[in-house]
Amino acid sequence: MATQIDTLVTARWIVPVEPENTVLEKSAIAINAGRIVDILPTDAALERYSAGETHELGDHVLIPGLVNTHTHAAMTLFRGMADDLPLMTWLQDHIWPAEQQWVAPGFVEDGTRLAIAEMLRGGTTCFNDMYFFPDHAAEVASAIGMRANVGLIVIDFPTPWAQNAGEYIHKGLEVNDRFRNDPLISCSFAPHAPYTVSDQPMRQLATYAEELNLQIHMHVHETAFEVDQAMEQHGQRPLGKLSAMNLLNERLLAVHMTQLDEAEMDLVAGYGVHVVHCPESNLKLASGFCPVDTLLARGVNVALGTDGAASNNDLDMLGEARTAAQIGKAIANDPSAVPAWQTLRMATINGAKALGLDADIGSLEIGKAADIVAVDLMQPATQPVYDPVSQLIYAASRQQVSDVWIAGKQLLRDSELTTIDQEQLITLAEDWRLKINQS
Ligand SMILES: CSC[C@H]1O[C@@H](n2cnc3c(O)ncnc32)[C@H](O)[C@@H]1O
Ligand SMILES: [Zn+2]
Repeated sequence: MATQIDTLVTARWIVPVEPENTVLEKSAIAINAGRIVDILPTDAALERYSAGETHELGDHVLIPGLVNTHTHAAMTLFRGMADDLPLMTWLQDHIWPAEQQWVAPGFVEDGTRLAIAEMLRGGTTCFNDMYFFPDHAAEVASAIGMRANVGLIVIDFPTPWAQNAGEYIHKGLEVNDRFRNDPLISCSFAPHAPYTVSDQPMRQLATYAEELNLQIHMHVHETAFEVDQAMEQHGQRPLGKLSAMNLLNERLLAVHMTQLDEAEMDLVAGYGVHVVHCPESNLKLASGFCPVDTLLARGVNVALGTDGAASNNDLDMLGEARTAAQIGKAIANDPSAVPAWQTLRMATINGAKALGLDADIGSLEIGKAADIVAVDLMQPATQPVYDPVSQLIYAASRQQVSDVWIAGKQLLRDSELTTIDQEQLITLAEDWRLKINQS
């Protein structure tokens, strides 16, 4: 007798990411109670299971949901507002003043909803966020059915979210408590950067992170200016300072990391620091180049992030992956560097590992959450298919993402969002543009 399950998804190819370098042909994923219960040839699946819903995705490839490991989701509402500037001018003269004026619960809710709509349409099923009002971002994500890790932010200056380090930390701890039992939401500490967070709160976060088993998500060595300024002010590079405060360990997600000498790469590898590579933001702000190939060769876990939509200017993880692969080769002066398979790992399982979520997400394996993305390869841009991973990384665009499931729930069905009213969302975004433009 057939076993009853919730959903069966069949496809021409499945790239489970784990085990490595595996492509399953004409196979199916059986889903029950939000989890993957089987992965097997389609013929066998149709005999063995009786599914509430069956999705036959002919010429599609199924991959694990993409993990965007560094975002500022609500900054979608600032997309295109201040382009073609270096980081510190962009932040100090444009973004921080705009945030002081506009950031509030409603702004974060609408901006995060817009970001989630964009991310889901592009195959992202989990994002690691660092922004104000993380409780509102978490609420929106949870209501939509999106998986998120929200940053419990800390920054030295007062903002609409908190006035001082004590208040940032206190409010962050409250957010962590409040979402403790939400299966889609996790939290990390998110001190903005070594140049904006003083030593005392930084040390406090290191202690709390150990106590509460939380990751620490921070911009580190984003630009040469950051490193030069730290040398001038403290006679030490930021990574040295973080090391002295015992912050270099497997809890740290160091974002950007474009300025690394040999000793620092050894340090990062030795302590198991996770590096989050944001190639498009680094390119657009001319921040520098992260030596991904060298880091990978030393065994560093390198994940991928888009950064915010005001510096990228999109939240497109397939695009980011292509850029990462291409720029990785250029920096290494080696076309075999950062190959397609490795890049897909950076966009999936490596992000999950960095967030400590790899028992649940990042690959298509029995027992893991059913966070699944279908990409339609039956398009001129991705034909013929010698290797579906090559097509995904070097040729496919996010418009080819057709279906997305998170914890077994379908959030994108045949390119339509199921839990977001897209038309209403676009009207809202335009309302924000008008308001912000008029000020
Ligand atoms: C404390 S909330 C996050 C804070 O970070 C700002 N931000 C956005 N992108 C970057 C970046 O690439 N480097 C440094 N800071 C960035 C964002 O505007 C918020 O103020
Ligand atoms: Zn950032």
